[in-house]
Amino acid sequence: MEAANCGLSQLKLSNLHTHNNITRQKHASSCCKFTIGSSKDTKRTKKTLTCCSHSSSNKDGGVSKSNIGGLVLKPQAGRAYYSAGVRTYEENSFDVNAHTNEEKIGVLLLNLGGPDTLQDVEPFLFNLFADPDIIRLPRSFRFLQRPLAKLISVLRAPKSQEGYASIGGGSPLRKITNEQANALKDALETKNVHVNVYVGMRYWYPFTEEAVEQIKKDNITRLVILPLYPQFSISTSGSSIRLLQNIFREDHYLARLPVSIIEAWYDRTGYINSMADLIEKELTTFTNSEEVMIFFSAHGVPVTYVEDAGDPYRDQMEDCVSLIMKELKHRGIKNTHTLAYQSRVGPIQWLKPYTDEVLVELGQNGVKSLLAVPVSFVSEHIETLEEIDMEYKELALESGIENWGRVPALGCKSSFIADLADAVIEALPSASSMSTTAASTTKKKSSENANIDPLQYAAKIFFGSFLAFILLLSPKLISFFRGNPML
Ligand SMILES: C=CC1=C(C)c2cc3[nH]c(cc4nc(cc5[nH]c(cc1n2)c(C)c5CCC(=O)O)C(CCC(=O)O)=C4C)c(C)c3C=C
Ligand SMILES: [Fe+2]
Repeated sequence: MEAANCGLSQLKLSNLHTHNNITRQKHASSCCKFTIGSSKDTKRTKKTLTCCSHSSSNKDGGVSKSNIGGLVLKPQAGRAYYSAGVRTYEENSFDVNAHTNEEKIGVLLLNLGGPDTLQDVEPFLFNLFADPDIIRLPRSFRFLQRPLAKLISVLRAPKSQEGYASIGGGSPLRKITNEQANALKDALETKNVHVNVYVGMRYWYPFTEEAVEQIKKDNITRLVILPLYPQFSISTSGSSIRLLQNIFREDHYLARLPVSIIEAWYDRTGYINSMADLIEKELTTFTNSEEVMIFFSAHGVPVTYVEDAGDPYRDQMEDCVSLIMKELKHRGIKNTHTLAYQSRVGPIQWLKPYTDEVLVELGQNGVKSLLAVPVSFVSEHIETLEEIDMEYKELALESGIENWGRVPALGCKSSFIADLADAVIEALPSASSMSTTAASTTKKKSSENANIDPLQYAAKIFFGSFLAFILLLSPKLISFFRGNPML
């Protein structure tokens, strides 16, 4: 990573660059060259930057933007900021220590959201499954998205409700995310950066759309978008970023608002050290702490996300785990460790190995002490409180593991929040408007429509409607699916 000090601001800056040509690519490369505005003035300066990190050469010899699951991402250098734009873009020179009263900074925390009550479970699930980044149907079958979401949410709701009932009747996510927002605001205040912090949930209240409305009402002039997922996945940060991209494109004020998106932050030292602190502390609760296996359990994604759509999630997860282990080794902690993926839904292949299968194997192989570490999320939620603490613990004990422990989620741990505050400060200077996306996306949409064969389209509509009708109305099919343990 190449970084430069930005004049007065003494900030480490990351990359700023976008390119016109769009190609699908799976693997990241890492060369990057960029220049940062070093002037002390607050005028906008135009820059052309070159970068080949997270990008690939196209046939015209140009360098293209990352395209992950159809989401066009700005190439990265070190900590990446997502933004959409063109090869030459406008960069705001920004001095965090000298911003005036006219500059109103906003930080938008993105999260998944969770049902507040058991009645909320089914509509929450509907919102989740209606997201084309969660159930990825081929483009011509997208009209089935909502009927399918309805069907799956109705079928899954009873099992899901049971889970939420066992953790107190709803998700703790809203409360914890609000606490994190307040803590982040305070941490930024102590660093003399005054911001409004907003919470935007993808599938439940407060919805991202509501947060964006408030940002407009507050006349925010510079925005940092921070997904509360350390690793990037199409299904999480990607989905929220896509939603924002759509909202911003349609709105005159938002399209011109300078925005920085912190796409992933799993390799920040502050985050890695905070995770290592939690693990180190929890290990001391075991009598035989050196013999404890550290068991990282990450939320899974369907394997096609990674292998077909280029989701960097698995790579980032593996990288994250090895960075945490490296830090622990540095502290003299030499325990063995493993990584597995939990929470799969539906009868498709998810990232392997699966947490439940590994637990059974470890028990059978004589592992006696195990410390579970949830690694894909920074708040307690149903998958830590119910799935890990209840289901997996029971399975592990039945499989021969005798001593079980679990590391708490980071929540409002001060070193973690302080690191998020630093990430926000570092992101501020690279804010640039999303306005340049509008034209290219409209063009792309109209050229897609131009290629549609009307006959083929009619056949697909007919077949799709028939399928939806059968799925929705067949009671036998519904009862079959109700008996399916994966739903
Ligand atoms: C990094 C974290 C997460 C990834 C990746 C992810 C992908 C993903 N999830 C589902 C399906 C469900 N997720 C549900 C809840 C849920 N998922 C995450 C995190 C990730 N999901 C969180 C934080 C939560 C909220 C938990 C809460 O406390 O409310 C649910 C609902 C709960 C349940 O019924 O199990 C579903 C369903 C898919 C299909 C997917 C990737 C495609
Ligand atoms: Fe999930």
